[in-house]
Amino acid sequence: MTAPNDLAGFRARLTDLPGPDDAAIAAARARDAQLTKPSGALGRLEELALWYAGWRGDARPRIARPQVAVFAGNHGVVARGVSAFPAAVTAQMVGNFEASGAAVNQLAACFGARVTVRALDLDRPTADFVEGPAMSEEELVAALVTGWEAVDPEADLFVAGEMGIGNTCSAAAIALALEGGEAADWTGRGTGVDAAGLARKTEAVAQGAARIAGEADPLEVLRQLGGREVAAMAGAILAARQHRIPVILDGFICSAAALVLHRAAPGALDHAVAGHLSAEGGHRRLLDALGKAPLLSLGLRLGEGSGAALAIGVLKGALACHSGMATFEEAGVSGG
Ligand SMILES: O=C(O)c1ccc[n+]([C@@H]2O[C@H](COP(=O)([O-])O)[C@@H](O)[C@H]2O)c1
Ligand SMILES: Cc1cc2nc[nH]c2cc1C
Repeated sequence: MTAPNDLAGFRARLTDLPGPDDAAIAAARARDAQLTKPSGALGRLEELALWYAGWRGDARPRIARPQVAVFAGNHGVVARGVSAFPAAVTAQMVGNFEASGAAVNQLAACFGARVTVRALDLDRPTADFVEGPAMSEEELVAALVTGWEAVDPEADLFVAGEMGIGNTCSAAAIALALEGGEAADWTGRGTGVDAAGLARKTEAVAQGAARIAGEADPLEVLRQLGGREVAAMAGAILAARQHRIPVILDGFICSAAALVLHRAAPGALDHAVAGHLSAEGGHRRLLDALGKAPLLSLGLRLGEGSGAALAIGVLKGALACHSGMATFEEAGVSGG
């Protein structure tokens, strides 16, 4: 399935979303009822197994080929002093991902996931979104396409991760523009800005959202306020849907990318679960807006796909039980 080559093409994909396989869900539910445990005793693991079975069209699935895709972008708004780190760190960390030295590489390796890395025009930061649109339409489409094409159609689980100094500022502005409230509701400390940095960041978020007040089109909000890596994650999550590949969402920035899809098309994230609750202020509110409860809550605020990569283990655990357990009959255990 090739990537759309213009914005109209992406909009069309958002109105034509494949659904899960209801027969596989019904068969998985019937299997779950026969497994050697009291009904419901595996809690959310049971729901996860049925959800995964539906998207894969297989009542007894396993995860064999998980992918963690890391997208990197740079942000013009960084010149306002909104991050604790310089923009150069984005490219340096891309080198670290490629050399398998980052946290996400270790976590992905724990669960047999392949890490892919896409750097998006790092030497050409987006324009400062306080002043004007962060991206042209061509730049937005290019980033969406990069994300779409990064998804391995043979993967059976997809994690969207990111790296981009300044991108919590962009993500907060997107959340404010799409959900409303106050800039301070969405603006957190990111990599660890001090109080003065947080004040500058909150002001940039407020001004960026105010500049496009009344804009109701989520893809236009993404173009105005987004980073390239944010757009790439949105394109990738949408591509995964077309391939019926289940997605685990990562932290605050990934969730802002997902919010764009959620606001553009109700149900666009039915193939996604929230991997974790980030320590970034605003993430809980963002997950509430998505209607998603996180699998993990460990105080992570790293990005890179790290929290979602860790959550692959939870999903693998759910499927190991669902697909591997004996039934009451097979085990000769008396049913309830
Ligand atoms: O995923 C999150 O929730 C998260 C929260 C805080 C920071 N980050 C990471 O930190 C960088 C953005 O922080 P900042 O302060 O530069 O906006 C970016 O590379 C993200 O991957 C990520
Ligand atoms: C070192 C470093 C690693 C990161 N990984 C994701 N965001 C990051 C930001 C910094 C600063």
